[in-house]
Amino acid sequence: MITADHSVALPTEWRDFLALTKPRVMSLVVFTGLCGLLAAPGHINPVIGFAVILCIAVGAGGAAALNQWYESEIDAGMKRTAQRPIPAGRINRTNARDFGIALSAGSVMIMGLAAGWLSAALLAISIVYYAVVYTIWLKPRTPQNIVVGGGAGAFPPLIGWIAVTQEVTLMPIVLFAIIFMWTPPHFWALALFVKTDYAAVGIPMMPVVAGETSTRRQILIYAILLTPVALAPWFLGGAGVIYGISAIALSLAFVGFSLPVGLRTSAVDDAMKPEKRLFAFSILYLFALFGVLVVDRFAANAGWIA
Ligand code: HEM
Ligand SMILES: CC(C)=CCC/C(C)=C/CC/C(C)=C/COP(=O)(O)OP(=O)(O)O
Repeated sequence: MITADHSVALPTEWRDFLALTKPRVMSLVVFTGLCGLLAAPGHINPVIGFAVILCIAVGAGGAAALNQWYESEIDAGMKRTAQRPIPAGRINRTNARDFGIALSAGSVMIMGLAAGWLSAALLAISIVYYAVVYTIWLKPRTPQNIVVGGGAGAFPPLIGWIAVTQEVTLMPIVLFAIIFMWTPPHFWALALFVKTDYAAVGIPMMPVVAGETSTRRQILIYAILLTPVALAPWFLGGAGVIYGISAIALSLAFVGFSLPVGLRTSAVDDAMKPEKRLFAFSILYLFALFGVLVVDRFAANAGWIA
């Protein structure tokens, strides 16, 4: 459909199915997968490379749909999520479940045929990790849910890298570890300002269970620990000086944004500005860190740097 302002609008139902895939969150998931693929040593046919990234996007979207199928009642009870397609009554649960299964199964099959069954197995593991291990098992049970469950979101660069190299080496594991260490400050910054939402529906997120002060300290600890992990590609020789200097600057800024959050016992103001700033910066941080890894590799391949 062409609208009055000449933009192309999707039919409402399509838009709701698209919303089930959590496209904004998954944009960063897909970006890190793409960076893993582009930074890996070796060559991949561009058509196969495109299929790999599409499969990561579709698989992550399928897992997100399954997450919302399972959590529709919880989502209905939280202000932030009440308008999602299922709780708002725009998509019925069975359709959402079937959509999630179709995307998940389809993406794993196509990944296997296009890029090999090692990448497909890793994609399948990450989908099950998010939709089952995190959503069904960990999230309603333990405040460590996102520490352990965050592993699901750490797979995409590993998948992208291994689609090129077909083997598990140290560098893709380091990329996994970066996202693993990044997830707690990313999510707990947000959890601090939506704490009442999670408490209302009985989800044991860290600020609800351990309290604000403990969560703040843990945010700071993870942000500090993330720094050497983010620098590891440089120390290990998997990335050069462009990456190294950028990683130092970005990680110092990340710790800088974490300090006003982590050193307090309660919010500095009702608007939770430092927490919101840290959450926003966490997203910029990961985009920039993975982006610069690719720039660094391209510069090295082009012979601009050693
Ligand atoms: C268990 C781990 C994680 C949890 C619990 C979590 C949770 C959240 C939540 C609740 C939001 C708010 C947006 C919304 O309502 O959907 C959000 C935003 C976001 N997350 Fe995460 N996240 C996790 C891991 C990740 C990972 C691994 C990535 C990417 C690599 C990521 C990327 C993003 C992005 C880009 C946004 C901003 C979306 C927007 O602008 O609306 N998250 N996250
Ligand atoms: C390839 C693949 C399968 C990647 C999965 C990537 C992944 C695990 C991303 C996690 C990001 C995410 C949407 C968390 C939301 O948590 P939530 O669902 O608890 O948030 P909510 O409170 O908004 O429902």
